[in-house]
Amino acid sequence: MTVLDVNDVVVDYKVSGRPVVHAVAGVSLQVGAGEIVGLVGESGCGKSSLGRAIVGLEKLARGSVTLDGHEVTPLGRGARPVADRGLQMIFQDPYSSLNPRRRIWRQIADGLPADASGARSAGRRRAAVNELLDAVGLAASAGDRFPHEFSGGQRQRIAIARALAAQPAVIVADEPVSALDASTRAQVSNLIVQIARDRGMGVLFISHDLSGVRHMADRVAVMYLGRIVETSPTESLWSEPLHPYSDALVKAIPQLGLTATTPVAPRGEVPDPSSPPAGCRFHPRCPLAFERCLTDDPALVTVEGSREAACWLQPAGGPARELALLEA
Ligand SMILES: Nc1ncnc2c1ncn2[C@@H]1O[C@H](COP(=O)(O)OP(=O)(O)OP(=O)(O)O)[C@@H](O)[C@H]1O
Repeated sequence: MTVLDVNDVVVDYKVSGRPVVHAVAGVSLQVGAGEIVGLVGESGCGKSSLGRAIVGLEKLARGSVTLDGHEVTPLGRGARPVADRGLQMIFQDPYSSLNPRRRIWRQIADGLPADASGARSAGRRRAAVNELLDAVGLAASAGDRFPHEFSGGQRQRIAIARALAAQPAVIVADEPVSALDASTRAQVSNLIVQIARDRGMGVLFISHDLSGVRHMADRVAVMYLGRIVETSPTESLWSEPLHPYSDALVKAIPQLGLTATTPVAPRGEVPDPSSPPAGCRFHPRCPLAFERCLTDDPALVTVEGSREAACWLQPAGGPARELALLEA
C-alpha cells in the first residue's frame, strides 16, 4: 500500500546573478508502508534536494507530496519546517541537529504527540522516551546525558528515536550512515530496517553508496541530474540494470570474490543542472547513446510490471541485455 506519493516534484534554486539551478526536475516516486526505498546517484544529482522537498524543507516549484492520501506540501506555500508529524527526516550529521545544551530525553520528548488531555505528564513522557531509547538499542540512562557524551553511531540512534517519537508514517533518511565507521554503519542500517519492518513505516534511504543500499532496500530509485532514471526491486537492479546509468553505478562497485573485475566509474562528470543536456540528460556520458538520445527526452515508463526506466533502449532491451547480445 502506497503511503508516500511524490508527484512531479520540481525544486529550483535561484541565486541572484546566477542561472537557476534545476536540482529536481519533475520527480514522481512512491514508498509503501514498511517499504525501504533506496535513492541513489552520484553527488549533485539532486537526492538531498528531493528529500528536503518531501519533508517541506525546500520550496516546490511544481508538484505535490501526498502522505496517506493527504497532500502535505501544497503548491505555492513555500518552504516550511518539517510540519507534518507523519514525515520525519534524519540527517547525515546527527550532532548538528541535536541541541548540545539539552538533555537527550527532553529532545526526544519534544517529538511526542500530546495525548487526549492535551499534554502528557512528565512521568508518562519519560516512560515513552525510555521505550524509544530501548527501541534504538540505548539504555534509559542515556536520556539524562548530553549529545557530546555519545559516539557518532549512538547520536544517530538518538536522532532515530527522536524521529520515531512523532510516530511517522515515513522517514526520509539522508545519508544517515555515511559519516559512521563500517561496523557502526551496518548496525545502524540494520536498526533502520528492523524499525521499518516492526512499525510498518516507509523509509526513503538516500545514499551515494549503492552497495550499502543493496543490503537493506526493497527497491531502488536511481537519480541522475534531477530525474529518476530507473526504479527496480533491489536484486533486479543488480542482476540486470535497465538504464545505462544504473549499469555504470553497479559496475563501479568492487565485486566481492571477483578480484579480476576492476570497478569502472561512470565516465565523465554530472553536468551543470542549470543547463542540462538536450535530449536524454545522460546521453553525453552514455556508452549506448544513439541519434534519438541527442534530441528526445525519454520519459520514465513501466518495464516488466514492477520496474521503470527512462531510456530509449527500453522496453526493448537495456544495457545488460545489450551486453548479452554482444557476447552471444
Ligand atoms: N541551497 C542551494 N543553492 C543553490 N544550489 C544548490 C543548493 N543546494 C543544492 N544545490 C545544487 O543543486 C544540485 C543538487 O544538489 P543536491 O545536494 O540535492 O544533490 P545530491 O545528489 O544530494 O548530492 P550530495 O550527495 O553531494 O549532497 C547541485 O548542483 C547543488 O550544487
